[in-house]
Amino acid sequence: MAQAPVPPPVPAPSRPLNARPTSEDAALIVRSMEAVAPFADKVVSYFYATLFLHNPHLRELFPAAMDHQRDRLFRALLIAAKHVDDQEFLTQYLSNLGRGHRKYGTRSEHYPAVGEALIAALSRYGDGVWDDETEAAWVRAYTTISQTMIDAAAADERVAPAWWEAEVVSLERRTRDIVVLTVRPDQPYPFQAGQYTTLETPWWPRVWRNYSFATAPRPDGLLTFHVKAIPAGWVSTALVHRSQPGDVLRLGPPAGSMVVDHSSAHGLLCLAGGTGIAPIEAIVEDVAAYGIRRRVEVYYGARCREDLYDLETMVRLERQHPWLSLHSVVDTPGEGQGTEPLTDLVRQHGPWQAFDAYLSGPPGLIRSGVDALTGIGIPSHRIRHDFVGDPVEADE
Ligand SMILES: NC(=O)C1=CN([C@@H]2O[C@H](COP(=O)(O)OP(=O)(O)OC[C@H]3O[C@@H](n4cnc5c(N)ncnc54)[C@H](O)[C@@H]3O)[C@@H](O)[C@H]2O)C=CC1
Repeated sequence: MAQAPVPPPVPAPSRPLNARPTSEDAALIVRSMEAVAPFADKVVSYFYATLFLHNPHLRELFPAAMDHQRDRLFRALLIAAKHVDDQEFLTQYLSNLGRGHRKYGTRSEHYPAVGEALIAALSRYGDGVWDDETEAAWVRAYTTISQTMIDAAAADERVAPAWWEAEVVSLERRTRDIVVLTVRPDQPYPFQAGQYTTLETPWWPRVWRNYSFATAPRPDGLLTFHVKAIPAGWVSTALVHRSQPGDVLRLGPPAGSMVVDHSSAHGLLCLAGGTGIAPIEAIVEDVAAYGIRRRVEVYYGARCREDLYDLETMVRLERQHPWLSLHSVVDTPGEGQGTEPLTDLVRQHGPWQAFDAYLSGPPGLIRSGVDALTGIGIPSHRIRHDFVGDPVEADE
């Protein structure tokens, strides 16, 4: 008599899919991300194609033209997944992301569809490394990611609107391409000096861009931004060349961690490139309002004299406050690539070991600034900046 076939061994129960991700999960996630990295464009296309094919109603949450925007959500998810065993980073990053997604009309029931499309795209291109354990690691990671975002959005809903409407009250043209824009929000807008918001114009629905508050919170509740029109920058070009007093913009919630650490007794070393001077001015006002006289050294760089468009404000602040020193520098003509006049100047001065650093400007300046400052003895936990590597709301 033929023997009954032996059933295959039952696999050891893997950890539940809704368990907290572990560092083994993080390792599997990083390995699969490395495997799909060479096909990044295809993975992103497949992700959105799958998402919209199965959930056409979600298309309207995204801008009409996806070219500029398309990999932001996807890359944000990858950043979160990569840090899935770093609870502190994850909670801060995802809470911010969850709150920020309220203005897009994102609801908790949208999250599973995004997770399915993400895993479909990764498994499609993760040939060779994708297996059941990897998939389980991604499911655990995405469950944590989405729940953190949903919880943050729900908590925020109890205390703040999804967005604020804000009427343009003045536009001051500083150069052909730079305006200082002041708006009046329709209800109180709480924020801290050094933070930024996201801003949507009536001309480009669902396209949001970051702008820092250029002053500390004011008694009149008005908010001021510095905007530079850049080629192919839809929002910035519309604000600089089209907007007028009376236009109504939308603002997302405040975000960003470049706020003054008032518990520190160190001086403040501030590096600002171009319109990156905006949050540094807010920080100077904040230090002045706080009342404790700490040294503040501001290094303000731009491509040319004209681009130091807010030098007068900074000079006025320097005259008012004996604890503030301003150093301005412009790029040397003909020495574009590879020169770092601002960071070079900072290196020549100092010593800086007794300073906390605040950096604001183009990503290249922040990267070279962080390198220079850690190189001259400021520990990285005392260096604050935003924007670099934030794919969801990155500036134009
Ligand atoms: N508008 C706002 O509220 C804020 C804007 N930003 C960012 O600041 C930037 C401002 O753009 P622009 O005014 O066009 O600045 P920009 O591109 O003209 O650069 C300003 C200066 O930064 C320095 N710099 C630039 N790249 C550098 C590098 N790789 N290494 C060392 N130094 C470098 C140079 O001194 C340069 O002159 C944008 O990237 C914007 O996203 C940052 C914070 C707030």
